[in-house]
Amino acid sequence: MEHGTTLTQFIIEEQRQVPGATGDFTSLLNDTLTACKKIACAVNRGGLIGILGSAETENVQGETQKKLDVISNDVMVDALEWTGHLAGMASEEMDDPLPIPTQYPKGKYLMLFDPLDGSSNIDVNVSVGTIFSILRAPEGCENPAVEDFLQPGTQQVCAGYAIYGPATMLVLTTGHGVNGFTLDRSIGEFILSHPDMTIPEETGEFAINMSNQRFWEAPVKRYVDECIAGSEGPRGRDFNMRWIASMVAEVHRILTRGGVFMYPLDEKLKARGQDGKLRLMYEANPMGFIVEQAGGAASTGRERIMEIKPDDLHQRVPVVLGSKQEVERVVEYHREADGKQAVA
Ligand SMILES: O=P(O)(O)OC[C@H]1O[C@](O)(COP(=O)(O)O)[C@@H](O)[C@@H]1O
Ligand SMILES: [Mg+2]
Ligand SMILES: [Mg+2]
Repeated sequence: MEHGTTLTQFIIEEQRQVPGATGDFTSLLNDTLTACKKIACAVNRGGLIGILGSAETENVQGETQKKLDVISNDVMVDALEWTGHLAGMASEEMDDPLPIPTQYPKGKYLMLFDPLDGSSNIDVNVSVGTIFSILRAPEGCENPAVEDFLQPGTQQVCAGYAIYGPATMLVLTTGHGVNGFTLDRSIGEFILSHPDMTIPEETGEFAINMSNQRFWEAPVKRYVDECIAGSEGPRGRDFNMRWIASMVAEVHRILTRGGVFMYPLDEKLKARGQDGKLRLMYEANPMGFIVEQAGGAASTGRERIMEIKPDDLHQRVPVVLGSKQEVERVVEYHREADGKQAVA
């Protein structure tokens, strides 16, 4: 695709390769782009129009919502519910799946999204984003039940994220590699700026919230200790560390220059009865699909994220993703530790 291609042109061209494509998917994606442009605008002007700060309400995860969490969720719902391409949608900010109102036509896709990722950064003007995952609805399904959404990540038709940073970008995959588009505000279009994004297999950069170190399991402790030991340790080379606290921004950095991102299960999360921090259906699965399509890997440390059979809309999982060699090393350390535990 030559320089200057808009995202819409890109998708239309891609859909031409799909036998029997009807244009529904292209149109659904266009509606999603419109929503992301609106959210980019709100995020960009947040401080000017009094929409920073907390909404004083809680979501199903028990987290206090930011005003922009709620606003972004409303923007996604308003942009998608009437278009006739969805049978239903689900969000981090909604307890249950949202059926399409009866007055609107139903479509053949299901959309899951994290309307605003990195919420803890919104008030401090650090990059945040929107993450989405598109699945097929069961044939003829008018009012999808939760079970209809609980499909493994391998069933995703498309996954993408918008990042609202110094530039607003949209990165997505439909299973044919990963491409990045930058919003040209002068014409209001996403333009192809990062074709065929690929994650280097090797890297010298890791990202993890170090403040949780004392709660980590042994394999994660071992991996991070070795990175920090650098050239004086078993890795024999130095590693750099980053932590932005916005998954979208971490993944975007890794797609751009490599690295490994970890949000492992730890004793603190276990004590809260949680299986991880990040959510499978609208964080780990879409990011897993994108990272794998860019030549990287995405694991819980013990299994491939995209093969997990989901059992809850808001289930949490441990996440280790990025440069293949590093993810495989972390998985190997889990295998060894679990093996030793099994023998002990
Ligand atoms: O606050 P912590 O422990 O650094 O966690 C940061 C992580 O939490 C998240 O903010 C969770 O996502 P939401 O902001 O959508 O709830 C991730 O984007 C990020 O990677
Ligand atoms: Mg999130
Ligand atoms: Mg969120």
